[in-house]
Amino acid sequence: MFVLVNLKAYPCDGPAVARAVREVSEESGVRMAVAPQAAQLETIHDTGAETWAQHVSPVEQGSHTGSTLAEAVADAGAVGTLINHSERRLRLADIDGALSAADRADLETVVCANNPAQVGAAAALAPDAVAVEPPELIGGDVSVSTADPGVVKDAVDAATAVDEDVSVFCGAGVSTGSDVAAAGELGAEGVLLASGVAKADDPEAVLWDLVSEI
Ligand SMILES: O=C[C@H](O)COP(=O)(O)O
Repeated sequence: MFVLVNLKAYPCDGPAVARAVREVSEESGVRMAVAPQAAQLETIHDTGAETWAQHVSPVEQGSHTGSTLAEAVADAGAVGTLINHSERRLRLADIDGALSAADRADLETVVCANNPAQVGAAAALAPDAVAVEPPELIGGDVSVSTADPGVVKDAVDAATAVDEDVSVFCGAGVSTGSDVAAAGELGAEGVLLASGVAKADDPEAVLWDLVSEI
């Protein structure tokens, strides 16, 4: 199970969360990573936590002002990137372009999708993983693995039907160890979460709970 913590643009102490992620990951043996704001990638990488980008642009080096260049993200220490997050949607051709950019920079990729049909389409582009996240559950208190277990199972079936090598993650409302365990029982190989950690009074306690039933 891979626990990927997206800090989005929350006003949290990113380096403190990253240090806790590194510690919990090292002591539990569970793979965990942090996806901070692009401007904080190097700072987060310096904590020793596995660091991911929230987005890369579908561009090559050149005249692309305001872009998030995959090579720059990798130089800052990221080893992977989200693509097409629900809050950073891309057109199909741009998802494909962002995957090519990530591939050039040797970044692992997780393409986000709203539902199983989108998961199947995303899997056809051969990312490392696809994350299913029903938008209406994002930022809520109820985990996707509890509120809508069928969507996770259907996402696993949809991805497997297209490409068995594409892992399926799930996200939205995940904040406890039992949420993570339920996701695993449904076939997910990772969870993508944000508010449960970034808005917590004690992020480290939440991180320990997240890995408690793996
Ligand atoms: O990237 C994370 C997902 O959008 C889930 O966010 P959430 O854990 O706040 O529901």
